[in-house]
Amino acid sequence: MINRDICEKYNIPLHSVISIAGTVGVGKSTLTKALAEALGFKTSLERVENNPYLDKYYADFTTWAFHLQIFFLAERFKEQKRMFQYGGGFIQDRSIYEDVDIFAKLNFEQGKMSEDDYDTYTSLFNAMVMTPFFPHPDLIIYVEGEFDDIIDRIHERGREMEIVTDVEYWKTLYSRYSTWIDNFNTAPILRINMNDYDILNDESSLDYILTKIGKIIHTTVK
Ligand SMILES: Nc1ncnc2c1ncn2[C@@H]1O[C@H](COP(=O)(O)OP(=O)(O)O)[C@@H](O)[C@H]1O
Ligand SMILES: Nc1ncnc2c1ncn2[C@H]1C[C@H](O)[C@@H](COP(=O)(O)O)O1
Repeated sequence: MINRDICEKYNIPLHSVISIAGTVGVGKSTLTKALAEALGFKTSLERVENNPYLDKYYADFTTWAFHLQIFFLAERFKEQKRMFQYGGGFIQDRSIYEDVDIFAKLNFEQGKMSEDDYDTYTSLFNAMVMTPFFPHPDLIIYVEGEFDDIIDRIHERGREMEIVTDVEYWKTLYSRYSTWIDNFNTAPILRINMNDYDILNDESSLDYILTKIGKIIHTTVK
């Protein structure tokens, strides 16, 4: 249930939708769960377990890139509908924009997805998402950090398919994410560096983040 006292304390509208963006391993899911718990919001998480294509994608990008992108697009769109039906009050782990702007684009530009498949994917994405009927998040929290720390966390987390993936893939994602966020203007952004906060061990970290959210979101949510 939404924690009205906390929302009021930090000036965060009760029905906000906040998406957490950032490269793999940077700490999105951890922050998503911590913020949702503090605010009493629901979470919208990515399907990693029981994802029929993710393992296959890491084993063979070229064969499975298109399938995986279609899968994530469908999943995120279903989640979007759920958030809309509940009327907000959600923290979402990864925004839909990252799928198209980072992952699908990377697959296409590296020749892992054919031009026809990429055109099909982007036209579907544009028809579904880039319309006035699609509610954008009230805030995107972009989590960033040092590359080496992110790699350490991917290893600590222990998903085998990610651990065995060539480090060049993570370097490319890291660099594309930096460029992407510098040019993103579809929703308000709060940038936080994971090295400045220790949300797992220090409660005051969350307090700082909630204060920042309230300052930015308050001026933008209708
Ligand atoms: N603030 C933090 N301090 C230390 N470890 C963290 C922190 N945030 C996340 N982690 C750890 O880093 C790993 C990746 O975090 P996760 O939230 O799963 O990242 P993402 O969702 O961005 O891929 C996990 O093992 C998690 O426990
Ligand atoms: N759109 C995507 N294309 C390829 N891979 C993706 C996409 N969205 C998520 N992923 C992968 C990256 C990770 O291996 C898992 C979960 O992401 P995380 O950043 O750890 O939450 O799915």
